[in-house]
Amino acid sequence: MNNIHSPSNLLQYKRENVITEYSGQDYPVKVLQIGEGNFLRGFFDWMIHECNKQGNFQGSIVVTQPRSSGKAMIEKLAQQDGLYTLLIRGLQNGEKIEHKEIISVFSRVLNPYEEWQAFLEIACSPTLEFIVSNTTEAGLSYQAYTWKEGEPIASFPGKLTAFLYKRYTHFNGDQTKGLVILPCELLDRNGDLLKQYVLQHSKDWRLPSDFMDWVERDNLFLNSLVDRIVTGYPKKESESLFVEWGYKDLLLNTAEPYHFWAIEGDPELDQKLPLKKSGLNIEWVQDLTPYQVRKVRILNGSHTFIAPLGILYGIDTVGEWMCQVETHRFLRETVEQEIIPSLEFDRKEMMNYAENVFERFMNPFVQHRLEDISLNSISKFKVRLLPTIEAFYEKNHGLPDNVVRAFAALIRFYQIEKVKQNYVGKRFNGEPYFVQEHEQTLSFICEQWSLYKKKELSLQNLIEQFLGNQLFWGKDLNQIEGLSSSIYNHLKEMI
Ligand SMILES: NC(=O)c1ccc[n+]([C@@H]2O[C@H](COP(=O)([O-])OP(=O)(O)OC[C@H]3O[C@@H](n4cnc5c(N)ncnc54)[C@H](O)[C@@H]3O)[C@@H](O)[C@H]2O)c1
Ligand SMILES: O=P(O)(O)OC[C@@H](O)[C@@H](O)[C@H](O)[C@H](O)CO
Repeated sequence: MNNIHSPSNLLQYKRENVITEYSGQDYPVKVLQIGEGNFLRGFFDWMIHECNKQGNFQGSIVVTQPRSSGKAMIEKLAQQDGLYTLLIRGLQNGEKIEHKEIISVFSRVLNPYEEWQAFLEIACSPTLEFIVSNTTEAGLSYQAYTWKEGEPIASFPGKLTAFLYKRYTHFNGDQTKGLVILPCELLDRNGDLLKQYVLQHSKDWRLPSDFMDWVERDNLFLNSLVDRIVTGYPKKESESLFVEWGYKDLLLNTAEPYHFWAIEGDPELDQKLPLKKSGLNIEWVQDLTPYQVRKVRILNGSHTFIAPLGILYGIDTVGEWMCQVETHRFLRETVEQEIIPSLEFDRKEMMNYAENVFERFMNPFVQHRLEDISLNSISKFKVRLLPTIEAFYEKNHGLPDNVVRAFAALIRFYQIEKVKQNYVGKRFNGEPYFVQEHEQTLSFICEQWSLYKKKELSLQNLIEQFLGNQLFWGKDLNQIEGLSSSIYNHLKEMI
């Protein structure tokens, strides 16, 4: 090891320890990765590294960034020769796990905005089999665009269309040269969505109908659901970790031990992408829906349940919420008595899943900030918690009181004022917090609260306005019997 007081860089470290550290960077390119962010590096790339180590995949990855502003990260990766450290820490079955590994799967790091032709040339590689992406929900979207030959395309689906067209023309429409495409964005039926956007661009650009047939027939766009909490660079501890390890890594990434990937596809695909064979927690499934519903309603639903409430009560992270007896109990009660009973799945299975989620939330190494989770809370409430209210009502002709309390907290959370360019709310102790949402949503809510302050709107009317906003909910929630009055009772207490 190097002098403990002056850690060297990762490359130097790697050269000096070449015998002990495994490398999969020399394998032929099998994957194009669109997205250089924390999540893919803590999830997919780690999985491929595992598969390679076991001799099951024998492929490397070309990684590219999906937007021009992502350049800094890709440059850092290039400086480190595509290497980075992943630190996996947390609890698994009650036991503490801490494992560090240098991930070596990238054979090439490419900026498509500066090396557009080189990016397209990757499409001509005969060994290429997969495309994987994570560009956030914002990146997996359709933006009409006039494609000019030779110029890089900004959007992810646009880029992918150009890439596939290059492959199609290079191999003269060879039916065996289609690719398996695995978008990891957390959107319902992400594969179907991406295919739809690629076909839309193909139509816009008047690409040959034979190409569109090739896209549909010979390429597989798989729907999938990813699950792992990846928390990125640990700013507070990085320096002490570097001293301990004897090297610095600008791309150090952290993740929990838990990982799960449900992919809607033929289990035979595991021959090509041997994730399950390599012992990873993967399911090739016929129907993704139950996995999606379970995760969104229990895991993400719990996050959305505790975010506004926690922030209002002065709690900053998921871990802090879980450490306090009362808040912990309140979440458990909600999941066990309100969320799970509103699902049409086996209760025992759901309870096991929830137990596992609680253990993940209690991971002492993960600092998951409630303010980060609270981003776009209204659209998240609609998908993650409103279905619990509706299903619970259907079954019991009553309302799930804790989730209704969280709904009241959501309205209180949006009791905000515009200060310069920011929307600011106040916790119960008077401390400020920032709210991030679509501008249109924020200005509507701000206006309602300002009318209330001027006594031009009663609290009951404010709630009715909130529940009746079609843009938020796609329907009028005042129709749910008793909802507005139950929210009123909770909200009255909170303001
Ligand atoms: N971090 C996690 O624990 C976790 C777990 C599961 C799913 N996710 C999903 O991953 C996403 C966040 O990814 P991350 O944690 O790697 O964050 P990150 O900031 O490290 O990476 C985000 C990636 O998305 C790209 N991107 C951002 N906005 C874009 C846009 N408008 N168009 C194209 N590309 C864009 C960035 O360039 C980068 O490659 C979220 O959407 C989240 O739902 C994250
Ligand atoms: O990423 P978001 O903001 O959509 O949601 C916040 C968390 O609920 C989410 O990141 C989970 O931690 C993740 O989905 C776990 O797989």
